[in-house]
Amino acid sequence: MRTVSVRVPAKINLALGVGGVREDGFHPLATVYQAVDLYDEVRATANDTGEVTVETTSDVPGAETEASLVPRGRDNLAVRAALALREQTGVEAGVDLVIRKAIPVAGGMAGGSADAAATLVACNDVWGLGWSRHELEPVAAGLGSDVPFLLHGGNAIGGGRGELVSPVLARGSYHWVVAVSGIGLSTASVYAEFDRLNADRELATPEVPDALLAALRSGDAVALGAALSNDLTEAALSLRPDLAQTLEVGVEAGALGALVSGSGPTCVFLAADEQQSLDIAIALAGTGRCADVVQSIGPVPGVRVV
Ligand SMILES: C[C@@](CO)(OP(=O)(O)O)[C@H](O)COP(=O)(O)OP(=O)(O)OC[C@H]1O[C@@H](n2ccc(N)nc2=O)[C@H](O)[C@@H]1O
Ligand SMILES: Nc1ncnc2c1ncn2[C@@H]1O[C@H](COP(=O)(O)OP(=O)(O)O)[C@@H](O)[C@H]1O
Repeated sequence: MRTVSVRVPAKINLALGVGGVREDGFHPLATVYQAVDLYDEVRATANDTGEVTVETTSDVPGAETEASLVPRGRDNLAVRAALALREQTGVEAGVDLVIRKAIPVAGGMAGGSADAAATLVACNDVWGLGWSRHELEPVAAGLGSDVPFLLHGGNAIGGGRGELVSPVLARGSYHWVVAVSGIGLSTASVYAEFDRLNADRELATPEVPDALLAALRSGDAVALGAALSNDLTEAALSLRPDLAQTLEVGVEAGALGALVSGSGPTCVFLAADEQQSLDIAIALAGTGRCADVVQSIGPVPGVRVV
């Protein structure tokens, strides 16, 4: 039976504009995604029992707890991805999945979505389907708003509820420091808090900031740092007030910009170079508030067979 290993990056949202809740319960987004070099790996082996199984491991130091937080069975987004693809194609084979977790769980870096994207590519291979990434996109969108972006990676604009991705013209490579929190935040609860906080406000249709796109086009890290934005910040800080101090420590250590990553609670900091990235990482680790502090580079490509 054929086996394949697939590597998939985490994402951050350089800008996350959020509009008023739609009738289907989702929020219209204008976001700019960047894939960063923090990877989960999914190994898939086809089987002829028709079963879809999953096991989660981690040999990344400190990430063992991450692996234990990932659901087994049908609640796992990777299992859902395999089942959705099988339903679309009528394949009778099953698949045994082993996920090696390094992306923080429930951290706002789309780890579950990443595993779903990786599983689509892996199953496409081991089941010999021959689908293009483009053909996998609708299945990806059905699994979660962030999943289509992770098929492609790089820098991209996300519209709709985040699932409509188009590439962005960009230069440069950026140094990020990722401050991981020990306790996750549920995406749905952060959006619900956003609704509560904005109940009396008229929300404009979200737009991607021109200054951010200009900064990416010219590869200007200082301008990018100044243009980073996230409309979910207030809601994430309302649920997790301690994150304000984490953000402050990174800024005081010289970060060009600081962000709650997506719905949080992971916080990310843009550094001018490798040395500054290390200085910021040391300052954050020194607070004793972070479960882990990781240096990371973006953009990187999306799902890749290794
Ligand atoms: C906030 C973001 C920013 O990129 O990422 P994370 O921080 O979760 O990684 C995304 O919008 C998360 O996308 P994803 O995690 O794929 O969400 P989904 O599975 O599609 O939806 C989970 C829940 O989030 C809410 N949701 C999601 C997307 C959206 N545009 N509006 C929403 O209101 C809904 O309550 C939905 O039930
Ligand atoms: N393969 C998976 N990896 C991580 N989390 C998963 C996975 N499948 C399902 N989940 C569930 O999805 C929730 C959100 O996880 P994740 O995608 O890591 O965070 P976020 O949406 O904040 O980026 C987790 O709390 C977990 O219960």
